[in-house]
Amino acid sequence: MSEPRLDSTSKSANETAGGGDCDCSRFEKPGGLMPVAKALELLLCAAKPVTDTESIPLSQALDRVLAKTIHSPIAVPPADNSAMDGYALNTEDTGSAAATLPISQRIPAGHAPKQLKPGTAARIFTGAPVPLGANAVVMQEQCVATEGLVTLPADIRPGQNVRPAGQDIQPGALALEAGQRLRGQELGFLASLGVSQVEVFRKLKIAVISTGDELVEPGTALAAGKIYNSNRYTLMGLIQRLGMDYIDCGVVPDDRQATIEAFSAAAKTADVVITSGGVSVGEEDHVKAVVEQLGRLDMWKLCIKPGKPLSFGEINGTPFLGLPGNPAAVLVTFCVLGTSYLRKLSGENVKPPAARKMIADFEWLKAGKRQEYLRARIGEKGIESYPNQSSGMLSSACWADGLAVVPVDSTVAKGDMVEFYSFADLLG
Ligand SMILES: Nc1nc2c(c(=O)[nH]1)N[C@H]1C(S)=C(S)[C@@H](COP(=O)(O)OP(=O)(O)OC[C@H]3O[C@@H](n4cnc5c(N)ncnc54)[C@H](O)[C@@H]3O)O[C@H]1N2
Ligand code: MOO
Repeated sequence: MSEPRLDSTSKSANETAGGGDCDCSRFEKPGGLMPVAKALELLLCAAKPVTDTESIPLSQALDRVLAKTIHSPIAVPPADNSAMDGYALNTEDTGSAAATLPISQRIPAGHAPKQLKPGTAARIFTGAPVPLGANAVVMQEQCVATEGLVTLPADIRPGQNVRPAGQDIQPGALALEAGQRLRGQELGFLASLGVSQVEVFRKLKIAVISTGDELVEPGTALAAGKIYNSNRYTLMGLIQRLGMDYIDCGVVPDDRQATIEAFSAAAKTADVVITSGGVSVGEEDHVKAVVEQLGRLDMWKLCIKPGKPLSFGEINGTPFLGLPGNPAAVLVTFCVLGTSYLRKLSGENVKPPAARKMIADFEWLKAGKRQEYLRARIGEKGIESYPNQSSGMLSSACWADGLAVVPVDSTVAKGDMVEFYSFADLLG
């Protein structure tokens, strides 16, 4: 288990956060296979986060990245309020024995109470402000109320069932930091502070090009030698899942001039160009030659299975990520390497996903020369891996919840500990 893994990169990734200032000439051709952690480090180092911002309504801010840190303008909750439906009182009016007090007011949520008359209790409802003079609430199940009187139990604690003002956040306190991607809970939290408009980084535009003469679109007939283009849809889903704009640049046939035109046009409209296919060693593709002609290409032989022939570079100054064509290699390289890179570009504070160490409920008998990312899922007895790990298969990925890692030169026996990344963790 000595091979560097995704989680072992968190330090270097954080160190380079905010970067894009690395010397990218360090993308030298490695002698052997480049470890996944090294590739991730280089990608994060090369990522220049977007700087343009816009102000948008909170209601449209799901999955956007905050560009400005937000401090709370108010205390939340704004006033002490009741955690229960019941009776508010002052514990000085009760004691260690049960006590009966007159009910002097009724306080529904959303209404301002009057100060509590000494020696009385107030009928109160969950979320309603606790009146001045009261310091505890007793839930109604523990009380007996009849004809304007309530009998309260013994030993009521001061503060009982009272949610104090500012319990969630105090005025002026840090609410959310710039670089935070806004999920449902962040939207709700900002709404609770009264924030209706947020400053966010502009959305990243990601151009996707599929390459290959064999590709046809779903909905058309499948002629001999052809296959349906699945990578286009995998990438569409993954990119949109990251809250980025997907720009569909279609399919480029195996033709040099068409490739030049498609790549140049995509680079003009997008922040990043992602292609699938055409990065291995065959002569039938033009991806490598065209990227080299229009910009710069770093072919990496990664120590990853599936996904060895990943490439990175730029087309007329726009970053380029060339994913291998095999459908499972697209999924794995995008999840393991692409997401962190794109999320950093989008202005997000990137924390590389941490692996969960879990018990293997599968065996892997053949040690490999590349770190394997198995399509796997959490079963009742531990991590299960899909029986067929062909990089041409996507049914396995639909069965799976995530990826289990088998390091180089390693086998796995049932009961061993393995690292598991859920797709949800990988996509952030
Ligand atoms: N002689 C060698 N051959 C291969 C090597 C190698 O080292 N030496 N590496 C293998 C590995 S590993 C991979 S991964 C693939 C990567 O190949 P390419 O990136 O050049 O991809 P293609 O050849 O264009 O396609 C591979 C495979 O995927 C299918 N494909 C491509 N695009 C799509 C799409 N949009 N939707 C669905 N399926 C797609 C394509 O038909 C091929 O079957 O190279 C190995 N070969
Ligand atoms: O790296 Mo490839 O995706 O193994 O087939």
